[in-house]
Amino acid sequence: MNPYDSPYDPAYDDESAETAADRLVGSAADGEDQAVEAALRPKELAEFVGQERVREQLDLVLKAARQRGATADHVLLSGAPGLGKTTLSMIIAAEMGAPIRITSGPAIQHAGDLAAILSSLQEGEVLFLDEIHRMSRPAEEMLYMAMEDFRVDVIVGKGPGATAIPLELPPFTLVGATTRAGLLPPPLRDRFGFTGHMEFYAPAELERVVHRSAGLLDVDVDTDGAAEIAGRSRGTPRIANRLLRRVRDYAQVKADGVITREVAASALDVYEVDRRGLDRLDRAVLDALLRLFGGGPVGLSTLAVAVGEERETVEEVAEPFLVREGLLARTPRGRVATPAAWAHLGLVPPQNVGNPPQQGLFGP
Ligand SMILES: Nc1ncnc2c1ncn2[C@@H]1O[C@H](COP(=O)(O)OP(=O)(O)OP(=O)(O)O)[C@@H](O)[C@H]1O
Repeated sequence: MNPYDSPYDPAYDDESAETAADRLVGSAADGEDQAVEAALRPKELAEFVGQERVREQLDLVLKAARQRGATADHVLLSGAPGLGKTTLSMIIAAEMGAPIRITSGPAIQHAGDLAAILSSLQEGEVLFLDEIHRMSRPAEEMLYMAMEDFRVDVIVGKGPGATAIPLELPPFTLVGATTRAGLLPPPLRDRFGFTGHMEFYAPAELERVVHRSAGLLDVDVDTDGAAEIAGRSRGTPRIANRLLRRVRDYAQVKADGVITREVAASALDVYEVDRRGLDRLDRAVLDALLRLFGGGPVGLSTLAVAVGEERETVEEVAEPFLVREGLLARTPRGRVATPAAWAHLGLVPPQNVGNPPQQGLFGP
């Protein structure tokens, strides 16, 4: 076995570590997104598209808290970047008529950073903690007590003379967001009263997102045009909104401003986002795997050299989506293309020449 080959690990299915920052189909937010996202965010649960189950459950949690006149239970939202966790946390605050404070795990390196935030919260305030799995251990431990007892111990001094001063906190609602719920230590996970797992969106749901955003941006898009954008958006509203903006540019410059299926398809061809949402890098990886290595198995490092990219870029940026789409499999022997990959690139798989197909991957 090639020592560089790693067996498939579902924890890799996380695009939060994207390194190719300027990718049109990257699901992490870039600077331009952040500016436009504020305008496109749904403001109430009823406006939030899809995620029926999470929405229904959350609706109950919030209504019940409102009826009791209490602060809502702590909420954990898990799911890939760009699926609406930040949006949902803002909706929770709005539905509770409470202010919201937004921070993230990596921003809280010391317990003192967290103590400063917690001690300045107002009663009922929502604290949104993005990437909660990346908080430092001491801060995490402080959070346990704050979540359960609305109290923190602030340590004053150092060494043997250090003393813990208890500090009462007003009741607040913590909304934690993570791309990897499995990475949270159980004591932290258990302190959330409600956990919602956000799924990738179905094409029909993304069409609704595109229509809604087009309305807000005053862009003319017809049904087929929205479907074309939705189909290339990798199940992610953030990507759908980003593609919509690029297609709008194209429609304005090259067409009469109206986004039809033809206009959307031509625009996204220019931006090298294909009909399944793969971009240049994704296709380069598949192309090398199929044409140079007969569909694999091939080691990650070899594949990375073949496409002229870093190992990490192939593994963290291209592969998660290819795996999710069923185009590529990570096996202990290396990367293997599936029949769908051959079909997607319009190529014919070799007939058992060289590398025998992996059992279970190539059906009878
Ligand atoms: N269900 C939805 N309906 C309509 N628009 C949505 C929905 N979910 C997300 N969006 C839009 O997608 C964009 C990204 O959403 P958001 O920032 O909430 O994602 P996120 O999961 O918090 O991502 P990250 O983890 O990267 O911060 C926003 O502009 C938001 O308006």
